Amino acid sequence: MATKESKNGPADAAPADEPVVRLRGVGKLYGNVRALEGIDLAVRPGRVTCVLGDNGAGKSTLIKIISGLHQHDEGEYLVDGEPVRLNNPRDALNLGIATVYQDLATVPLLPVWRNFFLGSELTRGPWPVRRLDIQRMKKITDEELSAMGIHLDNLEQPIGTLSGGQRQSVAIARAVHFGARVLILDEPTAALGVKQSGVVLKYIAAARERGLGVIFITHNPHHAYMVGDHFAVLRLGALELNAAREDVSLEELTNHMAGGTELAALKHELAQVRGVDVDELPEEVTAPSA
Ligand SMILES: Nc1ncnc2c1ncn2[C@@H]1O[C@H](COP(=O)(O)OP(=O)(O)OP(=O)(O)O)[C@@H](O)[C@H]1O
Repeated sequence: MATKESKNGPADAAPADEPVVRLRGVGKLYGNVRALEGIDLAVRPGRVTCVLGDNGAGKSTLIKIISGLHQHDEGEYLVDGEPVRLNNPRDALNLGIATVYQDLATVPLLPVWRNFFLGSELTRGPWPVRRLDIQRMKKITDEELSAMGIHLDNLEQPIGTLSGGQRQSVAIARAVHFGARVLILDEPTAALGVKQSGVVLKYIAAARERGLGVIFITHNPHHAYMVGDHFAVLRLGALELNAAREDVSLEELTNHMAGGTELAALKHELAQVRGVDVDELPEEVTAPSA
C-alpha cells in the first residue's frame, strides 16, 4: 500500500489548482550511479507535461518513480499536495496514476474488447455459474472508444490487426476508463510513422480535453511541441530546461534536445570528412542558444 508521509496531514487539503503529481528535488541513485538529481516537476489536470531527453538522460528512471516501480532516494513526491511513498504500480494506480508502456501489454490474437478489459473482466450471475458479461464489456468498450473519438469498424477484430497508433489509442482509452487522473505515456510515438504518430497525438490531446494530466515521454521535440503545455528536458539526470509553452519556442526546444554545443563540435569533425557538406546542416548547429 502507498504510505502517506506524515509531514503534511490530511488537514492540508490541496487547493483546486494544485498539481495532481509534484516532484520536489527528486533524486535517484543506482548504487553509486546517479540517475536523477534535483528534479522538480508538476503535472496538472488538463495539461500535457512533456519529458524529453536523449538515451540515458533519466526518462525511464523518472517514470519508474512516478509509476511506483522504483522509489526516490532524495526529495519529495507529492500526490494531491501530500507526500507519498509508492511501493508498487498498484499503489500508483490506486491514486489514479496509470502508465501506458510502449509494448502495451496486449494479447495480439484476442479481440479489441477482450484486451480493453484484460485482467479486469466483467462477470454476471452468481458463483459458481458466474460468466463473462460479454455484451456489457463490448458496449463499454464501444462507448469509451467513441468518447475518445476512436471509431473501429469491428470490436471483434484481434487487437494485433490494428495499426500501432490505434493500439496506443485503445490503451489510452482503457486507462481513462479505469480511473486514471494522470496518464504516463512512455514514448508512444517512438516506433510509429508520421501518420500514426499524428493519430496518437490526437488522442493525447483528447485525454487532456477530458481533464487528465498527461506525462508524455518522447525523444521528438516536434511531437512534444504539437501537444505540450509544459516541457522538461533531462540531460545526464538533471533538468536542463523546465519551461511553460509560452516561455519556449519549438526552435529552442529542438536546440536543447539536440545538445547544440555537441552538435557544433560534431559539425566541426564532419567538416574534416570528405563528402559531407557541412554548410547544408541547420544554422542552429553552429549557433546554439544558451
Ligand atoms: N538498474 C540500473 N542500475 C544501474 N544504473 C542504471 C539502472 N537503470 C538505469 N541506470 C543508469 O541511469 C541513467 C539513466 O537511465 P535511464 O534508463 O533512466 O535513461 P533514459 O533517459 O530512459 O534512457 P533510454 O531512452 O535509453 O531508456 C543511465 O546512466 C543508466 O545507465
